[in-house]
Amino acid sequence: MAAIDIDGLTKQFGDVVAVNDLDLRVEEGEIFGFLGPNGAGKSTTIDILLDFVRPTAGTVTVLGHDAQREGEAVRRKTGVLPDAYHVYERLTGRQHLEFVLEMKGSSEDVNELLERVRIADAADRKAGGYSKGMRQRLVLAMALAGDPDLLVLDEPSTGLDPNGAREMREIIQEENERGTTVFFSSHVMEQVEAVCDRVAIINRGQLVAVDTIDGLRDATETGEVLYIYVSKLNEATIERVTELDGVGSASIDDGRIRVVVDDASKFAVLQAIDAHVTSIQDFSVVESSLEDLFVRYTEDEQEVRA
Ligand SMILES: Nc1ncnc2c1ncn2[C@@H]1O[C@H](COP(=O)(O)OP(=O)(O)OP(=O)(O)O)[C@@H](O)[C@H]1O
Repeated sequence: MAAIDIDGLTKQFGDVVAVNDLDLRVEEGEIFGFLGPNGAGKSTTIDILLDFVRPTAGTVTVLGHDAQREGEAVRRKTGVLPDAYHVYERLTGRQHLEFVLEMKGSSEDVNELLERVRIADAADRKAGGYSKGMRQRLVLAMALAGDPDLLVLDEPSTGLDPNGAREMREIIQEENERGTTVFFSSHVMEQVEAVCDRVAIINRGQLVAVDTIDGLRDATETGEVLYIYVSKLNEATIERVTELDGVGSASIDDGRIRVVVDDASKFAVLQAIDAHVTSIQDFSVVESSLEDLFVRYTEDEQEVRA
């Protein structure tokens, strides 16, 4: 059974097509990243999953339940970390969780939940005095209360410093190891890259890519980029490098040659340059980041539409 099965989903707000014939399947046990630029349709899709918004067309099944007809069942099995969640300043962390557990009718141990998100030490302090990271963890604990099968996280690392973001990532991974499927939207590419099994990229309501990060890299030919310092750097050098086997493209970049390696061994390319073009003084290899891939998948469409 898929954790999430989205089939032909369309949502129109007046003239605006927020989601346009979207098909997407998230398997149980995955950590799935849902990416797209502002206004791409991510929040609308998430709202439809949770039956906060009704679709114009199409169906969505979450954990085997029809999201529209059985929204109640979906919400019972799903923990949600919404965007810009507010905590109650005057209640302690512990009180927040006790309240949520009571609402969910769960007999889970509050202390264990506090430990899982690493705020046990601050449990009896008022949340008004919590730092941003602590608030975020408290909200995550509230999403985890009742042991959901699916966690839906909208931008989970908003406002966190690098350490906080790393801890959030570790907590997400731990929850996933406990068997929870994680569906999360983010603009923070590093976060997604570090934690997700697969990602979908949407743009203007449409799916533009869905794959593992390695798969996306392969598909976009932006696999690896070499930066090479050579003894003789000029246009003629670049022309000769471009003609070598396995070179996708070459250009001058900040006093170096930037070479995109196209389906070939980077060592073979380096050797060929050193032997046949100009001697190499130094080099570095950079794997294209998800950020590059994201831009690549979403910029073309925008140009066409502009
Ligand atoms: N209630 C609404 N009424 C009218 N238009 C809406 C409504 N909700 C969303 N939209 C429009 O639908 C499109 C998709 O918005 P959505 O919030 O789903 O994007 P998003 O990918 O979550 O963006 P962001 O990353 O900025 O949160 C946008 O053009 C938005 O203006």
